[in-house]
Amino acid sequence: MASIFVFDEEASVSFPGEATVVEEEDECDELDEAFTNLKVDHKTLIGSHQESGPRSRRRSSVYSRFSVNTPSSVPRHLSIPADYAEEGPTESVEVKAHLRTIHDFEPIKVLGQGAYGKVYLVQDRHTKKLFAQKQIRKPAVHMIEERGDVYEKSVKRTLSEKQILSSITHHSNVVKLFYALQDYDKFYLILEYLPGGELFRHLTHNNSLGNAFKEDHVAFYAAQMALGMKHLHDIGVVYRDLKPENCLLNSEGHLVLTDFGLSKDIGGHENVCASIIGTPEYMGPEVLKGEKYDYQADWWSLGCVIFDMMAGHPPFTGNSHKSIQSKIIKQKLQLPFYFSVDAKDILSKLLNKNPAKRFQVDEKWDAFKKHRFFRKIDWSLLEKQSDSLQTPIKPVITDPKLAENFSPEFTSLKVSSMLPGAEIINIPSSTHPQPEEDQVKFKGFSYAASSSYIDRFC
Ligand SMILES: Nc1ncnc2c1ncn2[C@@H]1O[C@H](COP(=O)(O)OP(=O)(O)OP(=O)(O)O)[C@@H](O)[C@H]1O
Repeated sequence: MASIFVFDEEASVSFPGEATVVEEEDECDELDEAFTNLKVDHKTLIGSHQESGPRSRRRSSVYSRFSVNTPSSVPRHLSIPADYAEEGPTESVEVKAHLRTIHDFEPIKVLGQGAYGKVYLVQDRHTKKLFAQKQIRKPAVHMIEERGDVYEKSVKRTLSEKQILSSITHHSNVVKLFYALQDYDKFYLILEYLPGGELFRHLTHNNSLGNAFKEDHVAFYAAQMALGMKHLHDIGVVYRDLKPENCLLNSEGHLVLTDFGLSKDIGGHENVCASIIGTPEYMGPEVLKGEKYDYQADWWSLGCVIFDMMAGHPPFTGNSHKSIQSKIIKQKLQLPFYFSVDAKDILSKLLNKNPAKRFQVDEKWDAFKKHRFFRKIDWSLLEKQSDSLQTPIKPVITDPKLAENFSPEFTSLKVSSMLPGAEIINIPSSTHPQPEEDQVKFKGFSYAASSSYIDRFC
């Protein structure tokens, strides 16, 4: 029997019978406690998967546990002690010159709402640079007691996202993390601002093909997704949440992967993930079955997103997670007659239910790039994001501060009204001691990229 409970505007559902919580037997990581509740947008439970009509944004789902590992290397960023104090002073002059607290970022607009908090457009008061600031409320002690599962998840997801992002070497198709800050009751990830908005929004708006893109355009975005994911895989990270909602466009219209809350650093190990985690429509059969899996699950998701961009809906849809899950595991893939031969070929290879027989994109990267589906892609120009490259959508940006490519549902919100008690939450934790438990739990969170990195990429 599925159990249902409500949290904010979202429903949380667990399907113990259908998607058993799986213990992760990770050789590299220390394990955390299991999380068993599947958290989904309530709209996805009631008919957002129909093939026509408006689509609603799909939330990521978590059946199982997170691991919060320290990545083996931190190549491009300087790790900053929590609130610049907890792990001892940093001597670097460069670091001190650009240390920031949350006071240094002026909120401009609300850009969106994630499962665990809002995302704001903010401006550095000193440099006037724009950033996206993802806020996640910390659990108060009484909340941990009352709603421990939900709040623990948000914390672990945030810590994981910060650790993964801070370990990723620069890649144009992966969002950049510039700062990770915390105060008395929130975490803040200060990210590269992507003013082109969600690919999902462009897929569902102003599109003469309904909810679909032209095949050439699909190949362009698929190639950029693949470049981003190949980079992640090369450094040992499984992304685990590829979907149009997590693909944002920069000012030039190049695609950037965001939202690393479900990603996992598995190093060079194979088949070590076991958490049933992701967004149902894009999750591989091996993930849903509770089998051990690895990078191959991401290439299944790419197949789903390619299908989605071409058809206007993912390959396996249904009115409940149970029905989607069952179709992904059992139903034969049906490719619409109007897909080209090349699209059908690459999709049948990516959407092979057997991960061992699926297109081994990481191993056969050259063959993947040479597939006829990508025949119009100049991969070297794409990798360089050369100015001579025309992007399918050039986002309209009259003023980046207007956030025109984001939903008015969020951008029309008054920022001041979104920050109740700002004067309290902005007190740095060093001057406003947190409960002892929190201090231990969140030690080492605060972080800043090097100023040269920020200057170069922001
Ligand atoms: N770097 C960014 N630049 C611009 N907008 C962003 C950025 N990151 C996030 N957003 C906006 O905020 C929204 C929510 O962010 P995000 O998906 O990271 O939250 P989440 O809690 O992880 O979401 P989910 O519930 O899908 O897991 C995005 O859909 C997007 O509209």
